[in-house]
Amino acid sequence: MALRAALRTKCALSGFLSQPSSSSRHGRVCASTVLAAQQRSNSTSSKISVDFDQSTGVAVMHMKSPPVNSLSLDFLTEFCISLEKLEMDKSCRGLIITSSLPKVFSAGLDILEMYGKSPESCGEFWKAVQEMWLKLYSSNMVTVAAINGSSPAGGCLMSLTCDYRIMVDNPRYSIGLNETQLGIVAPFWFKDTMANTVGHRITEMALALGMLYSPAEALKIGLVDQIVPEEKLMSTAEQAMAKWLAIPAHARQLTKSMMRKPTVDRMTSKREADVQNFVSFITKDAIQNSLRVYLEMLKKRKA
Ligand SMILES: CC/C=C\C/C=C\C/C=C\C=C\CC(=O)SCCNC(=O)CCNC(=O)[C@H](O)C(C)(C)COP(=O)(O)OP(=O)(O)OC[C@H]1O[C@@H](n2cnc3c(N)ncnc32)[C@H](O)[C@@H]1OP(=O)(O)O
Repeated sequence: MALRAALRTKCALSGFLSQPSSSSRHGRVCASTVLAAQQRSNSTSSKISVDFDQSTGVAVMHMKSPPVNSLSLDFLTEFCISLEKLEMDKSCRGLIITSSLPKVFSAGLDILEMYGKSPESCGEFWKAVQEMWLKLYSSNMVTVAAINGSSPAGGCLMSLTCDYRIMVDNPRYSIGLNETQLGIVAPFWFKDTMANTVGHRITEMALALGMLYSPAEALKIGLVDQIVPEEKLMSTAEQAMAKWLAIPAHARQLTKSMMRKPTVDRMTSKREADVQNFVSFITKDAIQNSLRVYLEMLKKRKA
């Protein structure tokens, strides 16, 4: 409810996909300049910026929340607002999600939202995580993840909700659902999303061991669809997008729905119980202790 209220308030306050500026008011301008301005629009919030090209119907969402694009409540709220607005804009047919930060796509859920927080805060946070997943996994747009850095846990989940994943081929980057390494358990809908992509057995091993894969390994198991050099990432994403957009929209959308609906329905039917499970699990002393140790490990590794 809080997320929905925040979405309503923010939507009312902010003009999204800001109208192209009317340069013609200032005198004579080149027609192509006007056209270009009319065809592109930009929206920026503190953690997300969106470039929308009306000539292609494709938006690029840049995650820009230093240091690691962790999915905090604020980040998720902004993310969902941006997504909802794009979804409502009939001229937007495709979305590419990428990071503006070097080396990191997204570090996954913000651990500080789960550590030392009240049950109420944890519950609100979890609803926002559910909302992000639901919106992305059932989006009518073609969604492409352009993964230009590490993408553990919730970052991997975000990528998995997209229709197509392209990752920069840098062995320093990794991707996977590594929750067990933090002493926590990936919820059933994280597991379902991964199993729908790479199959049951690979998911079982990956989740149990908290596996993080290099781009080459991720390609091998089908966790990502393509790996490319950094400089080719966006052009490859645009090419993939064009291929998906060339399919008649209704046929593509119905097929996506047919493939994903059972997973979406399972989650939505258990949504409330899932929040309760998360809150009671994450607030346990033993789990809080595991998160503390993991946070300390992250800090030590840095030192
Ligand atoms: C029975 C079941 C019932 C219900 C279900 C219950 C539970 C399920 C619960 C939760 C599911 C959670 C999924 C998640 O997403 S958990 C998050 C997992 N994420 C990670 O493990 C990533 C950790 N981070 C890293 O590995 C690295 O930071 C990196 C590879 C992403 C980037 O490396 P860098 O070297 O570039 O950066 P660092 O120096 O490591 O980090 C900079 C800075 O950022 C802090 N930080 C990193 N990640 C996070 C994060 N996820 N949340 C919050 N903060 C993070 C890090 O500590 C550094 O902070 P300081 O600058 O030292 O302050």
